Amino acid sequence: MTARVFIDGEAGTTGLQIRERLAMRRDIELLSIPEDSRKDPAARKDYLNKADVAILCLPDAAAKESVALIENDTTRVIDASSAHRVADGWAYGFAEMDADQADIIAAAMRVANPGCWPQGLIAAVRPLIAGGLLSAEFPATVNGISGYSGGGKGMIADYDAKGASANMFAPYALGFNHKHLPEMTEYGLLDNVPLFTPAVGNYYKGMLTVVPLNLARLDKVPTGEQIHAALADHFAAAPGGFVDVAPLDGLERSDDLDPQALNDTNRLRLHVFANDARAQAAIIAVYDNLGKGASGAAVQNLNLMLGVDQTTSLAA
Ligand SMILES: NC(=O)C1=CN([C@@H]2O[C@H](COP(=O)(O)OP(=O)(O)OC[C@H]3O[C@@H](n4cnc5c(N)ncnc54)[C@H](OP(=O)(O)O)[C@@H]3O)[C@@H](O)[C@H]2O)C=CC1
Ligand SMILES: CC(=O)N[C@@H](CCC(=O)OP(=O)(O)O)C(=O)O
Repeated sequence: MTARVFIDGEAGTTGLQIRERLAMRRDIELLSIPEDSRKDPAARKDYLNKADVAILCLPDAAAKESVALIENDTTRVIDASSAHRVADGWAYGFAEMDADQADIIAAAMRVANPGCWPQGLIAAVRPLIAGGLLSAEFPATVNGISGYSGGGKGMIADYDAKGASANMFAPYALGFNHKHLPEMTEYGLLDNVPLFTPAVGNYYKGMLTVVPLNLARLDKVPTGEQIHAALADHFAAAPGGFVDVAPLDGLERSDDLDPQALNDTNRLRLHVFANDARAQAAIIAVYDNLGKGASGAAVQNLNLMLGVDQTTSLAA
């Protein structure tokens, strides 16, 4: 049986990528709204209500509107926006977050796709806090770099217009109020909002999220090996997942720490670096903001909801 899938916002950056990923699927019938009515609520309502799964690739306000337009109890929703990520009744769509998260997503009517930055932070600290290596009071910080496609059509147009004259590395969210902070705090298992200083680079896609760990004030300081083992064990327990942990290699630097290294995949790779004598470490996540950071994760969640084998249906 084919599943009818409607991408609300299919002309946008995330929507287009999901459409490309689903175009060749024989188990999916893509319901495509005519270009001239793609922002017409009445037409969207019709498509939303006849879909088995609606994938929302819209700004937050429009995503909330789409959910309100659904009048049946059969259309399941994957929302790529940040509108429902900490909302009641929504499953958080980071399948590798816990051993049972994929099952929770598979059974859900409403799934909130995670933000790109939060996935790196959550992957780094949640297993350490859940495993008792860090406490929930740990003052987490997170920084990193993303390609400009993370900012959607508007930012892409802006960077395209500026070309080589655009800033190579542009820190932002310096009011410390980024929209990802609530999901980082909640799913990172943190008592306090992390200090988050992202940056956007003058390249299209791919990201690197850095979580520095200043451990010296802890009563019991975990070693690099313990941190690495906790992460490796955690993600080995999420079967069929797309997160892996690179070997702990003690290098000063690594060519693998390239924000574009996993572009066009749905993978997220964690690297652990540590100096035990200094009680300092860093966990660095590499992934594609348009892959695991958005469209890849949405297709992964769709597959879970449809009971489709990930290995045959998603580029790893
Ligand atoms: N880019 C990324 O890396 C990621 C993005 N996201 C999230 O996914 C969502 C989409 O982002 P992204 O694809 O980047 O954004 P884009 O700006 O590239 O695309 C958004 C699309 O939604 C359309 N749209 C806006 N308002 C309405 C409306 N009322 N009804 C129907 N369509 C509408 C826009 O139309 P028009 O073409 O006319 O502008 C556009 O095509 C956002 O919530 C974003 O936060 C999530 C993870 C990563
Ligand atoms: C470079 C850049 O601007 N990135 C976006 C995040 C993109 C993303 O993953 O997140 P959402 O789903 O929450 O939009 C930002 O920081 O707002």
